Amino acid sequence: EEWRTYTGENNNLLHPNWGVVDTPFIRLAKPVQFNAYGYPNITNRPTSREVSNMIFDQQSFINSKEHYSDMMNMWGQFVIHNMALSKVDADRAWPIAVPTCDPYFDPFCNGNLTMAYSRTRIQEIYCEDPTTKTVKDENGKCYEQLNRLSAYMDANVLYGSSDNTCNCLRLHKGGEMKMSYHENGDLPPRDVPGISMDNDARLVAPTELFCVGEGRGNENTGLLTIHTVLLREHNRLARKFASSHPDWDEETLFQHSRSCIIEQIQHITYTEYLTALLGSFPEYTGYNPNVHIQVSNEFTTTAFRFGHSEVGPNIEYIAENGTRLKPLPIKSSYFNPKALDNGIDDILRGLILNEEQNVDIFMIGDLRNFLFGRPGQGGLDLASRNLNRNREHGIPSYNSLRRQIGLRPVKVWSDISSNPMIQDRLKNTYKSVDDIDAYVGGLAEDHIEGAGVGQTFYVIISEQFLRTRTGDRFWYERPAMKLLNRECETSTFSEVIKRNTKVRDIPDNIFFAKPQPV
Ligand code: HEM
Repeated sequence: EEWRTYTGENNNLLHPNWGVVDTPFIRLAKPVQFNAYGYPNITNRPTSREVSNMIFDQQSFINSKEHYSDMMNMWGQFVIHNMALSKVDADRAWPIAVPTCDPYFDPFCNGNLTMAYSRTRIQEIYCEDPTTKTVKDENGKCYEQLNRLSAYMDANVLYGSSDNTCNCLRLHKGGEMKMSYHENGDLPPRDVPGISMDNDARLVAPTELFCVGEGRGNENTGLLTIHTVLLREHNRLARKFASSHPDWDEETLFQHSRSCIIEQIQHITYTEYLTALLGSFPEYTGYNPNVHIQVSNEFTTTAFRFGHSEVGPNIEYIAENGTRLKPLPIKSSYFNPKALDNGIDDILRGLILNEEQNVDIFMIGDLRNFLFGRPGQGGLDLASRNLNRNREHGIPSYNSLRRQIGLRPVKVWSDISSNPMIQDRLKNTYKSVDDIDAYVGGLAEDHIEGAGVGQTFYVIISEQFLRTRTGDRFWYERPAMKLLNRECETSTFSEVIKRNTKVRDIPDNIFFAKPQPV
């Protein structure tokens, strides 16, 4: 049997390097020329933090129009941690200017303050590369940002992106993964030699963090909970295979379980998550090695960050009898393993039964003003980071991007949103519809009927997930994979949760907090 590599190498036998760790993103649209080493020069728009204050400031909570549950945003974050990481270079700073007297970041009107920001790692690429779109800089050179992860949906979140990481996280007994004992069910392991996890909030010592295959695993409680469920499922399968196949060696037990977990993640993402997000998703039509698997820069830098607007103010804990327990503000859940002190069941009920925030231009204060700490103490603003990221990657303006992905450019503010308050915020921030940042324009759009995002993000997100599926030689719906994975017990996310926790009374489709009208 042939198993996937951890780096993505040799998945595509015609193009063995496609989608491999540390290779450049591809582009759907020609970038605005971006200066690789200096500062991007943007003069027709307010600064990132100014746009954040004028556009993203969330004054009141608006629940998801589609009644999505909080699981929707957490699974989205889990999916992107499977596909992309724009690793930054600490020595290439492009600080974000803080407007004088900014209520959170310069309350004493000191002036000239900045928020830390590092630029994404780049690589020089061949300007005529037919698989991407690029522009020459003033020295005639072309660059592209690098994806630190393999672009394949290959559960690197659990198993890591290298043989070495995976070896550290494996138990090397019975095909199982390392976990730590908890009376309410196993949790991911802590303090695993060879594994170093991000700890941006520096709330706890690194030894207290949970160790998983992707550095951002402790980012928030919901995300860690998903990791936990799938790790339990891995070990459940490994034990099942060990008893049904006494002839399988440790490696075979491990690889079969891993292959099933990858299948399970692909299955949940395509049959439940994407159909919820996009209204429907086309059926699988087979493998094509000429489809480039790599994540598009527009997907990871712009469209798929829509998720930052769905995140709500709290991690909700709901007891077995349905009582809502004391919620944890989301800002207190960042890199906080203690939030799992009572296990994951109450958190799962909270994620499933609570409605998330609507996808729109509004971002909760915990993300906009308290990202990983209080302002002035490491506190940052996710909206302005996203905008800076878009600008430094040379993502074209909203209308230019729309034109390049085959959509009609908008002419007037009301072409974007029917909501007068959103139109006003756009008008007050930009001089013309042609100046709008693509990230802002995309979020401002009315949702497509039956979907959770507007037209521009709909196109970019569907395009990506079609390639992610078509360009994967190990896609679970290929006949050979179905044969290999025939003992997997792949099912809905709801079923996976029920068989690995004590959570019972949850809907069949846990991405909706309320039953859907038939
Ligand atoms: C509490 C929840 C979340 C937090 C605190 C968070 C935080 C962050 C941070 C700090 C970044 C890096 C920003 C930068 O410097 O450019 C980021 C990137 C990103 N986030 Fe989130 N995020 C959350 C949830 C989500 C969700 C729900 C989604 C999607 C459904 C999402 C999608 C993304 C994407 C696509 C990127 C870019 C990935 C890359 O290429 O590096 N995030 N997030």
